This record gives sequence, structure tokens and C-alpha cells, in this order.
Amino acid sequence: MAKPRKTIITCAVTGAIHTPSMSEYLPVTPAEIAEAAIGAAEAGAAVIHLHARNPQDGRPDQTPEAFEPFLRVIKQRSDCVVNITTGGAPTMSIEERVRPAATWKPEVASLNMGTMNFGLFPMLARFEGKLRHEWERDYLANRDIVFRNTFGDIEHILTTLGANGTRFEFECYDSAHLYNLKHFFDAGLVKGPLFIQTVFGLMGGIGAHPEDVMHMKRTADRLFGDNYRWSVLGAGKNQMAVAAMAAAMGGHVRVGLEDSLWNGPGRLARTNAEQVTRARQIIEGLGLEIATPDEAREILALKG
Ligand SMILES: C[C@H](N)CC(=O)CC(=O)O
Ligand SMILES: [Zn+2]
Repeated sequence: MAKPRKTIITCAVTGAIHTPSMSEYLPVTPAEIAEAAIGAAEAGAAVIHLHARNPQDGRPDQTPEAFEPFLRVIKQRSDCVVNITTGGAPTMSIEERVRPAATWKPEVASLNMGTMNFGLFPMLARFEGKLRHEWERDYLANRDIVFRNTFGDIEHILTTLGANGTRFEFECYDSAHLYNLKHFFDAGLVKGPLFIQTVFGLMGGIGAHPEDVMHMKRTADRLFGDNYRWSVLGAGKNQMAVAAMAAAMGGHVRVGLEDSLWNGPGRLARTNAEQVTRARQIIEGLGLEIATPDEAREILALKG
């Protein structure tokens, strides 16, 4: 009897897209981020994707010091795979964005595979009346956000962090980003298995229709064959549908309040663990098993 395939659940616990006034359940302080990460790991997430925030007003904070308090607690209480963002907030400089991962040398760091328009403004209408902080309104109303990830920026992050043995969660928001990754793969600047996180339904990137999911998978299969491990994240209301489609096709899944505030239509997720549990139910419902952190390390060939 063939061993059931293992599915890696990644949980992105707070991010830099959503803002505190949107949901009282969005982790902001180091203690809240640590609790959210450990809760998500206990619920079944093998990989935890981390951003930091200013504890007072929840503004994205990409200083290495802001990460230290929760990284220490997570390391003490969990064997989960730590994945530190290099995306930060799309309004930050590359130097600012790469600093935390360069300082803390995690097993995994995110790496965004192309420059793109980054549309947060569609959320403004929905949360306009609830926004407590001036920075939230300015941030969400900004229609000119360019999320910069040039070939030079990507190579800089690859070489800076690669030197520490850190491997990458390659964020691909459109098929062009898969071709950008292919360029670095052919140039020998990245080694397989590639952990490719295909992002669906974020304004400025590809949509979240099943055809979009199939298009990204077919393109990745053609470009990388079995030199990659496919994972998906669906933004907002698309989160669980995209996760279910991918899991059924052998893909890994990412959930968490960075990507969606919801746990079912119109119901705010009270914890990241709630979303991990919902994804786990879908995966186990398909007769699959979730991967432990060590199984994820093996599947992704991490330094451990
Ligand atoms: C859509 C997600 N925000 C992708 C992400 O997590 C980017 C990063 O942190 O580098
Ligand atoms: Zn992120």
C-alpha cells in the first residue's frame, strides 16, 4: 500500500498587506505574533512565514530588532521551519527588506520573482469606516505602489542570503515570474528542489480562477519538471478553494492572516490556527497527510 503523499502547510501569520483596523485578530505585538506562530504550528503548519509590525500602531516594521523577540520564543517552543520575509511591505527598499533574513539566517526566506503593480486599494472601500490610523488610509489608498523586484534585486537577495545556507520560498504572482525563476535556475544561481509559492488573486498579479491555477501549474511543470515543489496561496476569499484545488493535484498549501482575514464567508478568522485546521481538514479529507516540520525539511531539502 503506497505511503500517502505528505502535504506541507505553510502559515503566514500577519504579513504587511492587512492593517490592524481591518481585524482585531491580526497579530501585531511580538507576543501576539509568537502565539499565532506556535498555535499555527500546533494545528499542523510545518512552515511559518514571518513579518514584524510596530507594536503601537501595527505599521510593518522590517528592522531585524523587531523580529528578535518572537523568533526567540518560537525557537524555544516549536521545531517549525522559520521563513522570514524579504518582501516586507511593497513600499520598502530592497536593502531594508533583506536585512532581517540576512541577520537571523533562517532556513527559508521569501523571494519575490518580479516587479509588479501592488493593488491594496480594493480593500479601502470595505474597511474605510474602521481605519483608526492615518498611515492605514494613506497605505491602502496608494494606487501607485510598485513592488520592485528587478533581476539585480533578486540576484542580490539570492547571493546575500544563499551564502548563509538559507533557501527560498519563490513567490510567483504571474507566469512571467516563473520564467524569471527559470533564468536564475539555468544560470545555476538557485538549486532544486525549488519551493515555488504561486500567488493567486492579488491585485496586480494573476487571478484565482481554476484556469489560472492550472496555467501556473502547467507552466511550472514545463519549465522545471520535477525540480520543484509546488505550493499555492489564494488571497482573501479565494484562500481555501485554491488550497483545495492544489492539494488534490499534489500541491502544498499556504494559509494565514497575511493572505486572508477570513474563516468562511464574512466570518473573521479569530486565529491563524483556525485557517490551518480548515486547510488540514480539506487535505485529510482528500486522504492525504500533512507533513511534519522534519518531513517538510526533507521535501524542501533544507539545511535543518
Ligand atoms: C502575497 C504575499 N504577501 C507574498 C509574500 O508573503 C511576500 C513576502 O513576504 O515576501
Ligand atoms: Zn509575506
